[in-house]
Amino acid sequence: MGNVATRKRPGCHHTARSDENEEEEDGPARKRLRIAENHTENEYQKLAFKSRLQKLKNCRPHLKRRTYKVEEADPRPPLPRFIVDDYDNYEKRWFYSFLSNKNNEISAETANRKEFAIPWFEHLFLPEFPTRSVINEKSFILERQLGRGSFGVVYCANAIHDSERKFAIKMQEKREIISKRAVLQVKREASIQRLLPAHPFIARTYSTWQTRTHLYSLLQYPTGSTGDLFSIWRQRGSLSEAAIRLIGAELASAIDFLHRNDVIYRDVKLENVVLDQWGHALLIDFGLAKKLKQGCSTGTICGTLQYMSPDVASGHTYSHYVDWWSLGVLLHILLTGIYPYPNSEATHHANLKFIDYSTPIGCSREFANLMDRMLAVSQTHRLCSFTVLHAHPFFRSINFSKLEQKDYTPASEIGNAEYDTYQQNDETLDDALFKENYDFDRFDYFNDRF
Ligand SMILES: Nc1ncnc2c1ncn2[C@@H]1O[C@H](COP(=O)(O)OP(=O)(O)OP(=O)(O)O)[C@@H](O)[C@H]1O
Repeated sequence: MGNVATRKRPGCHHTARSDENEEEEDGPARKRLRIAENHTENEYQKLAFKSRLQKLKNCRPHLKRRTYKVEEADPRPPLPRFIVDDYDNYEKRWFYSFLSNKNNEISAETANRKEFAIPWFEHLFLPEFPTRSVINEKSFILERQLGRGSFGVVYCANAIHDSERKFAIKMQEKREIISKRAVLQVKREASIQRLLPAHPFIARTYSTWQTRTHLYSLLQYPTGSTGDLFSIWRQRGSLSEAAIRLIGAELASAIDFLHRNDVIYRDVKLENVVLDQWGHALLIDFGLAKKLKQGCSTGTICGTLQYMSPDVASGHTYSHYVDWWSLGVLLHILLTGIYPYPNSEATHHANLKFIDYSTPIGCSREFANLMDRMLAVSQTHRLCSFTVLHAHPFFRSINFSKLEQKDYTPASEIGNAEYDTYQQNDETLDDALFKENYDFDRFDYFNDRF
């Protein structure tokens, strides 16, 4: 700093002042000469500066081009193009580049291909949500709201040409999905549900489509639905063991079916089970489901905190067996009205505690043993497969082939509870304490870890 401050530059104020001081000694003639000299020196400097600038421009032309690009840049993402061949690969890369603003790479690469333009907010959800669908929102009359999800609303609807047939229509807002970066999650949910073969206890997805602003899924509606299991449990309190046995067996059959089809569900909970008028269960909401081959494992921490198994919460890899843990929690709640572990206040997976479990009292020995096995923290003692569950004394009276033919009617057993909820009053369920779906790492969709 000191050096810079004391350096004299020709023509600068500092120099002029020193000239004034010298004036008295040297006289006016000398002063004029000095001014003329200074003038020439300034002119010379100006010329030198101009020529250096010109040189600089000549040898660094990219400087000029860069400025031009900034001025000309379009703030909107370029129009994506639908590529006829190599669709999946292109789509994934386009979506990734859209988020990381690397659009130019894709445009350049695809410049020579056969293509036609589709607005990006429609392209983003292809092919799972087609833009031109024979079945669309105009084919239905919305009757009433069934529930609300993270990105929209689920309605009960009648088909226009067949008012007897009822469906559930899930209407999700694209804007919400994009802002929460859940595009791949929604697409994955739709593709898993559409590809799954029919099962009596899994809600079918008949069709999906999109408009400019919304995504639609046409879902199976349970005949004469009495609502989801959580609302039923809240209205009626604990269920009888006989009802729990039937509902538990139906859900176990659905979960086993998913696993056999290489799908891990990861969100078994009361809110994701709806009942029809006969009390048959229907598993809905595949938002956290993932294609996972049997014997393979995954590592994303996701699910609903109170139903999360220690394997998921620990952050280690896990496999399909985590769904059996969540089913155990659900059955425990249905009978006792409390969580098996003291986690009702947990807000983060790291705070989940898997201590202080006590076997339910006031229930049959079979049910108590089933809970001990399904909710054992140690994996070696835990019931982790359908084969073991199927053979468990609690389910011994159930014929699973008959069950899948819907030969039993759980509705007749619902509401006949003999269990006294007040036997264990700590950790009693409070719906305000029910936590939203917990998805620790949505961004991992890109790495396909989810
Ligand atoms: N097929 C269906 N039949 C009857 N009711 C349904 C159906 N699907 C959803 N619902 C109702 O709508 C609610 C929300 O649906 P769902 O959980 O599928 O939405 P979502 O957007 O996936 O929500 P989430 O935030 O849980 O992921 C459910 O709790 C249920 O009450």
